[in-house]
Amino acid sequence: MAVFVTRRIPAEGLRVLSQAGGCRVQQWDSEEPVPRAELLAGVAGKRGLLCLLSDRIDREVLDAAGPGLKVISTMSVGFDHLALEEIKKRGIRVGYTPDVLTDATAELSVALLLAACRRLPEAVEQVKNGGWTTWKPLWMCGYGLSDSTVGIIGLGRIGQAVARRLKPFGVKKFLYTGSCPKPETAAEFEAEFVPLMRLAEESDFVVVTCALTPATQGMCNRDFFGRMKKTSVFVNTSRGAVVNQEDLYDALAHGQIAAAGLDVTTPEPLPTDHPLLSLKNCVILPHVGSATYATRSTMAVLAAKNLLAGLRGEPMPHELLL
Ligand SMILES: O=C(O)[C@H](O)CO
Repeated sequence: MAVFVTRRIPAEGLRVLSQAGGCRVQQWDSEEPVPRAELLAGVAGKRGLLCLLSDRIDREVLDAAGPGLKVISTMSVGFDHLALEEIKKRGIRVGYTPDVLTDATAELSVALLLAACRRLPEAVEQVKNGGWTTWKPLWMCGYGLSDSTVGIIGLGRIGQAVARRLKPFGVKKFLYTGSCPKPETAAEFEAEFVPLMRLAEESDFVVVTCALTPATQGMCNRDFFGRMKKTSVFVNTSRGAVVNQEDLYDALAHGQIAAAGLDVTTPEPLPTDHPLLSLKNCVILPHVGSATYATRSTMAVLAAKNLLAGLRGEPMPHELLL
């Protein structure tokens, strides 16, 4: 069973593959993404593919792999990088890694929210550059969670975990939006299902944790930011393409909203001369939501187990049902 692994992954994951009898692993053994030509060559004739969210697995890759490709296992919960229609047509099974990164991503979402609303990177910079001259009553003020309304776009696993962590900060009300109401899930937070624009209007903090789909692409746009309060903070830890970044830039630059925290952007990496990086009220992280040692190791092991199960024709620990 020949498989191609598109990157250096935590050793625990690779061990699962190498210890499995009959699995021949070819790997792009680098921290950097596999060049497209190497991906196309590497996948040729393989039965399994273990990939990452930064690998675009489209018709070209599937054609290069040939009809022997039976399983794709992505080391991610997101699967917007996979051409699912085409994959389904070819009868290829897909594994992914939900649940195991929920806690780490929710924790990072909270950290990013606090960094943005309490202006932490700006404050650290002031300490370093001599801007801290004395304690000043009006200096470096931001917005707190106490008594606030938090709007969650996508009350899935990660959205719920974010709400659970924010609740003890004294949040007064949770709103959420998504494809349909989830009364049982929302009950834990007494969260109210509202249309997107009402969420924008009433939230002091908006946290985006939904999947990227055709329905959510570009959803946070000029209209959306235009409805938000001037004192509100926007946080995105899902996918950059849910946001229209030009519109977000305008909203931040013109004081339409107070601040933003982004762990995801379009493109990734964001070019260092991107206008968003010139804004003091925009905190940008390099897609590190799931980046704890333990989480990445568990993701790698799960991705390897999904791949092996698929190759053996067994039920996968986490299969994406196409
Ligand atoms: O899709 C995922 O797995 C996250 O975005 C990265 O951890």
